[in-house]
Amino acid sequence: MKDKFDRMKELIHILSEASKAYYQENRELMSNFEYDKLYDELLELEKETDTVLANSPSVHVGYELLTSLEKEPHSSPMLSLDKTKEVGQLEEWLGDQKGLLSWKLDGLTIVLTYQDGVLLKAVTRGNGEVGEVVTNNAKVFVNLPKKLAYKGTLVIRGEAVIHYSDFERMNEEMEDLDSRYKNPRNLCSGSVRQLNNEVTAKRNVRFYGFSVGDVPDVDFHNSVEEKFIWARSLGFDIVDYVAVTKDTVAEEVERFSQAIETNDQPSDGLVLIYDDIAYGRSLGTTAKFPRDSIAFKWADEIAETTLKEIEWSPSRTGLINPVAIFDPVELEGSTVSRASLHNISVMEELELGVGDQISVYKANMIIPQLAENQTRSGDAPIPDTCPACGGKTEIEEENGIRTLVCPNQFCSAKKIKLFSHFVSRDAMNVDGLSEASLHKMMNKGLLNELYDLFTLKDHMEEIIEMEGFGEKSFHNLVDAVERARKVTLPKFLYSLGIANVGLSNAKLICRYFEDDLDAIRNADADDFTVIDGIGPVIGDAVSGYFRLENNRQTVDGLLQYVEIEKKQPEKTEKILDGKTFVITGSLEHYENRKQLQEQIELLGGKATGSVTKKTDYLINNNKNSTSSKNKKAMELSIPIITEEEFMDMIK
Ligand SMILES: NC(=O)c1ccc[n+]([C@@H]2O[C@H](COP(=O)([O-])OP(=O)(O)OC[C@H]3O[C@@H](n4cnc5c(N)ncnc54)[C@H](O)[C@@H]3O)[C@@H](O)[C@H]2O)c1
Ligand SMILES: [Zn+2]
Repeated sequence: MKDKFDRMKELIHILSEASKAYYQENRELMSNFEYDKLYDELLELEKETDTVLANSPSVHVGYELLTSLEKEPHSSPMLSLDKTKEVGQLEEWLGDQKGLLSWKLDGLTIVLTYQDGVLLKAVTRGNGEVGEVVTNNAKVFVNLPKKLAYKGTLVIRGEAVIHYSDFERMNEEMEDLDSRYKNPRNLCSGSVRQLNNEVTAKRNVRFYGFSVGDVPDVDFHNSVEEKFIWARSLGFDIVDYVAVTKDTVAEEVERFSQAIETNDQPSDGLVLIYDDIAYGRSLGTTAKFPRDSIAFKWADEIAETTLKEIEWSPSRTGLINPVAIFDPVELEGSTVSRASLHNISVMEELELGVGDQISVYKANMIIPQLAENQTRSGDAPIPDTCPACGGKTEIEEENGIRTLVCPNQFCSAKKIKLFSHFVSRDAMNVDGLSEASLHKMMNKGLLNELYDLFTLKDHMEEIIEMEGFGEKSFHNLVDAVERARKVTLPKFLYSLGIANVGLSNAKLICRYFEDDLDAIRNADADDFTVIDGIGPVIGDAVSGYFRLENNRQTVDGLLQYVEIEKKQPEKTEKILDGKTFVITGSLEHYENRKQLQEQIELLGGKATGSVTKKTDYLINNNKNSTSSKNKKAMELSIPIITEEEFMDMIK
C-alpha cells in the first residue's frame, strides 16, 4: 500500500506540473499521450486503493488561476468530460436515445452571458469553479452576434478557437521565433487570457457554442438540437454536429475521422450528447464529469519501431531542428518514418539514443509524434557543427527551452531556404524548383545570387544533364521563371526573405508607402512603426535589410529582370452576379475564408455557410474529401471546385 501511495503522490505531482505548464505557460512538458497514460495509471491506483489523495487531477479540472485577470465563480461548475476510445462504447452509451455528435473543439472553454440582447460577460472555465473574466476580449471575437433579437438572460457555453489557417498565417508572421505558438490552442489561450483586447482583435478568435442554457420563455420541446437551432437563428455559430442513433453513430464517427484533414477548426476528438434534455439531467454528474455527454478520443494507433538517427534540419532562420528518423511503420493508413522533435529540450526529455526502441503515433490522427522511448539510452549527440555549412553551432535557451542554431550568416542551408522561399507560391511563384533541384544547381555554381534564377535559361546544357531534369522540364522551368518576372510589390518584398516579414506585413508596408519601393528602401526603422500592425522588430528588420550594401545590390540585380506590376484598379465587374458559393477546407491562395468571401462579394457573388439547393459552387481544394459538405454537394450535383479553378473563373 505504501508504495502505491508514494507512486500516487508522485503521479499527482508530475501531472500537476504538466497541467500548470500546459494551461498557464502554454508549454508542454510531455505529449498528451504521455499525460493521458500517467493519468490512467493514477486512476487505476485510486481504484485499487479505494483512495483519492489531495489535489488529484481525477477530481479537479483545468488550471490554477494565476493571471491578473479579474476572477468570477461559476453558477454551476464547469466540468470535464468522461472519455472513451471505443465506438462500441458510444453505441452502448446511447442505447435507444437520440444523440448529437460534434467535434470536440480544442481551444479555450468560455461561458457567455447575454442580457437585453448584448454581451454582459464572458468567463473562462478556469479551474471549473472559478474562471477569469474576459468580457472585453470576447467582444472582439469575429463571429459573435453584437446584438440579439432575444432580450432575456441567455447563458451559452462554448469553445473559443483559432482556425488552423489563421494560426499558420499568424505564426508565420510572429515577430520573433521564440514567441511562436505550438498549436492553435496555445495561441487562442494566449490571445484571450490577457488584458489588452487589441491583441485579441487581431487574432481572429471564433466562438462555437456547444451548450445553450434554458430560457424561460422559449419551449425547446426537451431537445438539445432545438436549442442549437434556436441559438443559430439568433446569430451564434454552433459546433458542427450531426444527429445519431446507436445504429448510425459508428458511420458518423468514421465520417468525422475522414473530415479531420480538411477541418479548419482544431479538434481533439468528438463529443456525444443525449438530445433528450430531461433524460440527460436525470443522470446527474460525477465530481468531474456530467453524465449527459461523453468524449470520444481517437484511439492513437501506436507503432513500435527503432530510432535510426536524429537528423538535424537547418532552416532559413538559422534554427537547426532535430527530427527523429526511424524504421518505417504504418500509422492511420500511411507509412511514417520521421517525426519532428521540435527542439533540444524535447529530445533530451525523451533521452533519445540511436538504436533505441521507441513508440510513435499520430497526434489527433495527423502529426507523427514520439510517444515514448523504452530504451532511454540518452546518448544522441548534439552536433557542434552545422550540417549544412560546417560552421560552429550554438545552443540558445529561452523560457527553459533549448534550441540549436547556426549563427553563420552565409550558411548554405540559409541560402537554399532563401531560394526556396524566393520561388515559393506566395513569393515569386516559380513552379518546379524543389530544394533538391536548387541544391544541385547551387553545387553547379548556377545559383549564387537570387537574380541568377533569371539566367538559368542560358544554362540548358548543364541543367538537362542533371538528374531528374530533361529538356521538357528545363523548358517548363524557363517558362515558369519567365512568368514569374511580373510580380506585385508586396510579393516581391516578401520574396526577399527579410526576417519576420510575412506576406500580410509586406502588404501593409506596401500599402502605406503606396507601392513605392524606393521610399521603402530609404525609410528608417521608425518610419515603419507608424503603420498599424507593424512593430519595431519588423521596422528594424526591413530598414536593417536595406542598409546592407549586399542586399541593395541583390535588389538592384533583381530589378533588372523583375517587372513590378502596378496595382490594377480593382476589378469590380460583377461577373459572379447571382452566384452562391460555399467555402470549406483549408485555403492555399487566399489567406483565409474571409478574404475569399470578400473577393466573391466584390464580384457580385455571395458566400454562405452551408450547401443547399441554392448553392452554385462548393470551393474545396480537397475534392475527394468525404466531409459532409462535399457529400451534400455531390448529392445535389453541385460542382466542387478548387481555389485555382475559382481563380480561373474570375480571371
Ligand atoms: N500534455 C500535457 O502536459 C497536458 C497537461 C494537462 C492536460 N492535457 C490534456 O488535456 C486533457 C484534459 O483536458 P480537459 O479536462 O481540459 O478537457 P477534456 O479533454 O476533458 O475535454 C472536456 C472539455 O472539452 C470542451 N469541449 C470542446 N468541444 C466540446 C463539445 N462539442 N461539447 C462539449 N464540450 C466540448 C468542454 O469545455 C469540456 O470541458 C488531457 O486528457 C490531456 O490530453 C495535457
Ligand atoms: Zn550553417
